Amino acid sequence: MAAKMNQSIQNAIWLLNPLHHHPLSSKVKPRLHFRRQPFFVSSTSSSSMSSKRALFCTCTSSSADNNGLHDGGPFVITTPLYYVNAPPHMGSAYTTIAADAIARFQRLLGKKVVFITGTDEHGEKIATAAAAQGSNPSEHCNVISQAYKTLWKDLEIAYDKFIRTTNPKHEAIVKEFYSRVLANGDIYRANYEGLYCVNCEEYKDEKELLDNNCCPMHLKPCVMRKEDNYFFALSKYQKLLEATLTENPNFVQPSFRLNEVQSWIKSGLRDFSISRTSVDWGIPVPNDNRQTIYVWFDALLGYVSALAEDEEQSNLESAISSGWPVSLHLIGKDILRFHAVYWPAMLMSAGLSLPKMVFGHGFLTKDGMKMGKSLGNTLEPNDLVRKFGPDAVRYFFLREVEFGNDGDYSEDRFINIVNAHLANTVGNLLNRTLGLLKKNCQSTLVADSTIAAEGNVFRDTVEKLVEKARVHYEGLSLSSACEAILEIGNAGNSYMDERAPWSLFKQGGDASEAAAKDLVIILEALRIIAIALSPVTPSLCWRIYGQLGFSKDEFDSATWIETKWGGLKGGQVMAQPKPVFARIENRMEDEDGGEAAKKEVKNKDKVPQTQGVAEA
Ligand SMILES: Nc1ncnc2c1ncn2[C@@H]1O[C@H](COP(=O)(O)OP(=O)(O)OP(=O)(O)O)[C@@H](O)[C@H]1O
Repeated sequence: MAAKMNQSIQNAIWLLNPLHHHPLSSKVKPRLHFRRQPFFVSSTSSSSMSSKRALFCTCTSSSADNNGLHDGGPFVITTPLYYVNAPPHMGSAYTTIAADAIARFQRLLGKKVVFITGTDEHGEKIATAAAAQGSNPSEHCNVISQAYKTLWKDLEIAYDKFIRTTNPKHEAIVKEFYSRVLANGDIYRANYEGLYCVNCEEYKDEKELLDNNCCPMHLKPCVMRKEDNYFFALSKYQKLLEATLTENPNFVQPSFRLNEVQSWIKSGLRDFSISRTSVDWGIPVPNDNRQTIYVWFDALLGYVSALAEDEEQSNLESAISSGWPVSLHLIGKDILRFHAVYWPAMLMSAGLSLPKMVFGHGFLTKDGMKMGKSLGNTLEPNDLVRKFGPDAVRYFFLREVEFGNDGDYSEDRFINIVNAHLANTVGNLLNRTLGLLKKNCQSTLVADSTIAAEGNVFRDTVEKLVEKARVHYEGLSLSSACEAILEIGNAGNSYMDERAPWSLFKQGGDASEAAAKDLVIILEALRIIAIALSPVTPSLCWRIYGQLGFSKDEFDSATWIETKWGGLKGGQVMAQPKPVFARIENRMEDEDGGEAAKKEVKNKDKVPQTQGVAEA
């Protein structure tokens, strides 16, 4: 306890003056596997920096907030800034879809949200990729960056900021940040020789490589490189990082990834080189134009420069005051080390607050290998969107892959899931109910949905499930959130089947009145689904909401409060029933004498009739 208190005091001293070396870090000797060279610092002095203090953000959690993400400020969420060595693939889309769903959910909660995405455009791989296309790096970046923007539009990604690391405001901020770290005594110059993976843009430890010094991620041999570079004194931050993670275990999520990060740190942090002599396509090192800043040291700062409002005169301080720190860095597990180790240490060195959480999700895989641009084993998101539409693509990956774990894609599974859940459970229920309402009630609700009073079993079920979905969204369990919402649809279908309103209508009198009320109750459940599922399938949910007689403005301005039971009013006129989600047909044709089944997928604009509709 006393030791902890002592450490807190030491932390506090350091926090008040981040330029003062942290007492813990000073006890840790950097590993000297480099030959240091005399090095002359730039003109930024410690005293001029001391006014630029920053509060070290501890990632505490409260009882109302079990994952530490919510503290009353804006909710700032980022995707990785994707590397423009090649166009986006389904892996890149996966992170962005998840981030979009989380951002939309936070907006539903009434939060001010800043959703940041963008492209990482410097480095050796980009220059090589451009040359391979017969292009220059700048043109190449424009083309690929635009491909990302186009895909995000097609996938209905509602980002707030798109940062390109070739943007001049970014360059200014990177240089300023570099100078801060330099002034803090955390940059030195040394020779380094080691095995380098160009695809990871990272020096590797021999022990983490496969035979023939192959990178385990990219399956390509690393090359021996010797460079005279500037280094960041990561090792100085070892103890401080350890303490940060111990005190703020929510910082790295899911929790099993925290162990991974803690064991990297425990195994000993090495200083890493933050400049390259061999790469022209990058931001020049301040005061040394012969070197460019290492692409990761540059790219991570994109999360800060994205916040800078002023394109012309941006500086670190103004960017920071526009929303830093980030609430959630959403990334794939491949870049966890950069975000959960390098980045916090860099921020500590510059005296800036840490992000509140880094969530490293799993991989979409193909034959067990990470789908990636460098391996070229990617799934084309444009094809999927063209064939199946954005709602189906968004829903499938968020529902099917448990967020945090790896997941494999199969077209059959894709078709089965979206047909069963979106076309049948939700779409068909709406269509059946509206069909009955049209035939028997002139498409008009006979009562408010509060006719199902508190304590009504069906209403209770819906209320419990929607609350469950909220808790899952908050905890970033996106698949479980979808599952809970779909359960509402299942409950609605069971209610419909048990009550069989089509036959009650035939009886007339009280039975007919009861059937009309049943329809109101089922439609209320569908209204709640339309709000609750909107972070995942925004267009589909709007189509549902629209058919329930609401305007687009009402849909766009709806908040999570609208998931409370009681939103439908007697006399409200529903739209004509029209299928809201086209069923995908997967026709197995045996065209060659039974030797191989040929699959043809057609997206037909029809929903099969079920008993309820047929009876209606
Ligand atoms: N297979 C995948 N599954 C899930 N997310 C992925 C996948 N591939 C890329 N991503 C997302 O993109 C990020 C990496 O972006 P990057 O632009 O480096 O793409 P990449 O395809 O992994 O590149 P490369 O194959 O060259 O390493 C990951 O951290 C993750 O957010």
